[in-house]
Amino acid sequence: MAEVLQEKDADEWAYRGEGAVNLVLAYCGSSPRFVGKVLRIQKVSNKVSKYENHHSALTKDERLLWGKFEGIVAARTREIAEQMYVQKVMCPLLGSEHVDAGIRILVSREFLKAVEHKVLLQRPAWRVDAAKVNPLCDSVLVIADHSIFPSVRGILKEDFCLSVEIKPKGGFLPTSDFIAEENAVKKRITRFKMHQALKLRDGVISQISKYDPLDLFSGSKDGVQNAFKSLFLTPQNNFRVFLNGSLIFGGMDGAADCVSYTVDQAFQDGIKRVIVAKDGMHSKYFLELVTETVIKSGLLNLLLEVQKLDAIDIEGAIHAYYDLVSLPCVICRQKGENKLSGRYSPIHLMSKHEKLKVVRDYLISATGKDLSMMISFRPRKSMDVESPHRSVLLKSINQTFDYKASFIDLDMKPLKKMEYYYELDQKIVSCYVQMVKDDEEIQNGVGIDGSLNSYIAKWK
Ligand SMILES: O=P(O)(O)O[C@@H]1[C@@H](OP(=O)(O)O)[C@H](OP(=O)(O)O)[C@H](O)[C@H](OP(=O)(O)O)[C@H]1OP(=O)(O)O
Ligand SMILES: Nc1ncnc2c1ncn2[C@@H]1O[C@H](COP(=O)(O)OP(=O)(O)OP(=O)(O)O)[C@@H](O)[C@H]1O
Ligand SMILES: [Zn+2]
Repeated sequence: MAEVLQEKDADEWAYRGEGAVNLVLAYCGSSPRFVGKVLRIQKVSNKVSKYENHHSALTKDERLLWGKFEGIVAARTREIAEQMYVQKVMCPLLGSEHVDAGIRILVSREFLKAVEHKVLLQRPAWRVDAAKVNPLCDSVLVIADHSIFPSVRGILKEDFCLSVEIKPKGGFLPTSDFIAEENAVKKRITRFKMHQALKLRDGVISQISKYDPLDLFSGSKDGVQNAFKSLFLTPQNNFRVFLNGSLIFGGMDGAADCVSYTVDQAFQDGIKRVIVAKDGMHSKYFLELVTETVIKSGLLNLLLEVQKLDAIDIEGAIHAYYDLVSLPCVICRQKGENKLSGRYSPIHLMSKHEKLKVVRDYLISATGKDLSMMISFRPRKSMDVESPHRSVLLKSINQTFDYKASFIDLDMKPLKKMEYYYELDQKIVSCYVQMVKDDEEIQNGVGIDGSLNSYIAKWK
């Protein structure tokens, strides 16, 4: 009989973090079943959104879309379908050694209420306003805590583990012929960078990120190192560092606008627990360690392949979507294109099987563009002791570290979100294009906000 977490069990779970859809709690008790694990609990929006159907079952069209993967469609609830999606779709693509699909455990309503109450004050106010624990969930996910190294002894005082969490976002420029001429800028400027302009305009962020996903995915040491330098300067929700699961760098609130950093004492103290450097240049070695490990782990190569499943861009995939859900193609209508002979006819004339593949691949890629990676390090105590973990030698200080590299947040994106993806894509590009225009006017003596101006000047 499966164990059901009860009200009293809430004491053993502590707030770790959250995103838009899930609340994550870390285990702080002593039950061997949960030591080294986190709980991922689904939230439900306080506002009703037409794109948010996380808690309803798969739609008829989604069942068609994911039908070829055993188990997803047969799942009783969307939660189980999502877990199967991680197991059957994402694991084979990203490597089962890098993914823990987790196991589901039953929870009582009282447990959910008690944990929600317990973590309320630690949650960012805007996240509390946006969503609450879904009181109707009867099960939650138990997943490996990727910010620590599991040990049968629990975490001992002398064990230190540093981990970095990176949300890389999309790491390639699209080349699709279906991208409209007026949107050609998409082929030169990453969506991440253009999206920054929209976020700045809408007040979601107050400063443009210096991070460029193309650096991180470049595969070159200089590129990757540059990416991390930029992430240190403007981490936003793309970069965090933990020591034994406690945040020591970056924003815990998951807010996009996490910018004001002087690398403080907690971070300096934290890296000194793990990196031994007589010259005191621990930050420099930490940067080297993270750079080398990211390259050595090969995680970004795997991820890039997944992201590239988006081969024809949303400007192409949206046409396949409308046919699959048996709706008139809004885009062809808006553009005055004939579905069967116009610019998008190669997509409308595809077989159903091909259209399913286009949309499925687009959504898998969307998961790949939104997931995060966690890479954890601990000093290797003795090379004689066999370790199940991979290791990295930092030559500059002659120190060896065990590391493990994992992907988190591999959620299935709802099919209905295709329409939103198209709308957001167009909004991002048109905002960016407008800002370039405004910038040109500034050059001619008509002014807009200076920070936007310098941003545009930088990326044009
Ligand atoms: O569209 P994007 O690129 O803004 O990505 C969304 C993320 O925003 P950000 O990374 O801050 O730009 C957004 O992250 P935040 O809530 O801003 O931390 C979510 O990850 C969202 O996915 P979902 O709705 O939770 O499934 C993400 O939506 P998807 O596009 O991945 O569906
Ligand atoms: N397995 C894990 N090990 C350690 N920390 C984790 C784990 N899973 C999640 N976290 C922490 O909890 C935070 C929120 O988790 P997650 O990204 O899964 O939430 P989400 O709501 O699905 O996010 P999003 O807004 O991107 O959809 C992460 O940013 C990370 O710091
Ligand atoms: Zn069309």
